[in-house]
Amino acid sequence: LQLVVLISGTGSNLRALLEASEDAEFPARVVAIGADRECEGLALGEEFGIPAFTVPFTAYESRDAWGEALVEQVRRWNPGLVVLSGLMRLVPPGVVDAFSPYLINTHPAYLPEFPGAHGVRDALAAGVTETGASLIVVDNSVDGGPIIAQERVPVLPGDTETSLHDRIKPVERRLLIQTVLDIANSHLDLKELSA
Ligand SMILES: N[C@@H]1O[C@H](COP(=O)(O)O)[C@@H](O)[C@H]1O
Repeated sequence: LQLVVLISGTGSNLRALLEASEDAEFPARVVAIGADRECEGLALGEEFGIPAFTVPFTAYESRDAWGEALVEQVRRWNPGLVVLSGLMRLVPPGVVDAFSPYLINTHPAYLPEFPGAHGVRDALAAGVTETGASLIVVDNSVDGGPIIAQERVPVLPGDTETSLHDRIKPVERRLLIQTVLDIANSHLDLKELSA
C-alpha cells in the first residue's frame, strides 16, 4: 500500500509511520510527504530518503485552486491511501472527490466531541475529565466523516495544552499504524465504512 502523508507541523505521527514502514514486513510504504507550508516535518523526507513537496496554501488565490494543485502533486505518487497527519487546513471538495474514502485524518479528540483546529484546547477549556484520539475518513464536513477508530485519553489535573496533546499523540500513532495495517491487509474496507 502506497501512502502519501500530508503535514503542516513537526510530523511526529508521520515519523511513526516512516519508522513502521522501515520494517520489511510492514505492508505499506510512505512514498511521498507533502505540506501546505514550510515546516519542520518536511526534514523527515531527507532523513528517511522520501521525496517531499510543498504546495503553499498562501500562494493560491483560493482554497479550491490550492486543492487542485495539491491533487495534481499527490496523484504523481499514485497513492492507495492519503493520510492527513497534522495538516492544519480544511481540504476543499476537489481533494475529497479525488481521494475519499482513501483519505484519512487523525484528530486529537474523541469525535464528535471537539472537532476543528483546537480540539485539545477546547477539551481543556470545557473542563472534561477525558478526551481522546480519533481517526476518520475525510469528507466535506469539519471532522464529521465516518469514524475509523478512536480511543479515550484521560485529562489529568494540571494539564496544559502541551501535556495533554503529548498524552494524546502516542494514541493517535497507534491507531494510525493499526489502521494502515488493517487497510493494507484488507481487514478494513473504507468504501464499506463510508457507504
Ligand atoms: N491535527 C493534529 O496535529 C497534530 C500533529 O502533530 P505532528 O504529527 O505534526 O507532531 C496531531 O495531534 C494531529 O491530530
